Amino acid sequence: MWSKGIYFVAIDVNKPLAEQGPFDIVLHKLLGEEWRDVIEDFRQKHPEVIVLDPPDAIQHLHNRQSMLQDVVDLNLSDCNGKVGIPRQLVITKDKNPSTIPYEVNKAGLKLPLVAKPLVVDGSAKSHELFLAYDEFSLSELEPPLVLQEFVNHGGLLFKIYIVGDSIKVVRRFSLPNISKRELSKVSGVYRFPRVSCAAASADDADLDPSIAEHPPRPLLERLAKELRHRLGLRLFNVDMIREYGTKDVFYVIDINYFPGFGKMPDYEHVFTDFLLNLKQNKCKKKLTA
Ligand SMILES: Nc1ncnc2c1ncn2[C@@H]1O[C@H](COP(=O)(O)OP(=O)(O)OP(=O)(O)O)[C@@H](O)[C@H]1O
Ligand SMILES: [Mg+2]
Repeated sequence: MWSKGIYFVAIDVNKPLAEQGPFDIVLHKLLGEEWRDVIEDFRQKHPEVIVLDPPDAIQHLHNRQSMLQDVVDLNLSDCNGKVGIPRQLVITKDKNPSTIPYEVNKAGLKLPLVAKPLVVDGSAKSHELFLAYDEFSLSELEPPLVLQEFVNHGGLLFKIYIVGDSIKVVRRFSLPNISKRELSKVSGVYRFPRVSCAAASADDADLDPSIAEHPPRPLLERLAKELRHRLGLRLFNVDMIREYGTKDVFYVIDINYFPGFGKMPDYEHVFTDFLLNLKQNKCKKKLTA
């Protein structure tokens, strides 16, 4: 789509990049390995074009271990809350699944656990998640995996959308709490549906305020600023949960590159402002050069 003043285009991955354009800004979601080289090559040949987010930085989010590392390294003191990640263990591809119960015990992980494929490549399989009520059943699963402690969060998730400097929070329904009683009675691993694809938004629901209250703004601002900087990305979202029974203990469980922004309120304006700003800053730089 071309319009006067904004030269923005989403590239068509089925066509060679050289046949598309001219571009001022390139937005890409990096589908498949070869696109990484295509974009890098294009960037070097056309330094005047803004590539919104660098392929290497996007790639960093395709692995559930590396995606959360930057959150572990954060120190968000004095921001009205704490943000961490659930305790987790990576089971590499070379591990025999029968050793998983031993590994889980050795690491001291508490049940129940969420088992997630290590690599997120956009395929349905990479979003096949399991809930494990006992460690022995985990040997039914196929590594490479990330095993994450399940954190009770009152069935509500905060999706924090970041578009440049803008931050928007949307509440979504999530998995319900798992009680000690349920844990003692149930065993096995269970596949659970992709909660993020469920249509219902929790924003209009009549929810317990202690669960539904948004994370404090200063915390979100610091988190977004730090992650933008550390990840080197401008367009992503962070899935965050509040530990049930606390006011200000939060966990980041997932970071997605260029998520479905259609679910973000006011996305048309946010995106237009973001792109116009980029374009204006570029023009200013040209004038002062
Ligand atoms: N450690 C956890 N504790 C509690 N619930 C969790 C945990 N990890 C994941 N979940 C639940 O599982 C859902 C999916 O998890 P996650 O976002 O990591 O997977 P995904 O395949 O990347 O999903 P998406 O398509 O939403 O990006 C979360 O929205 C949340 O409801
Ligand atoms: Mg994800």
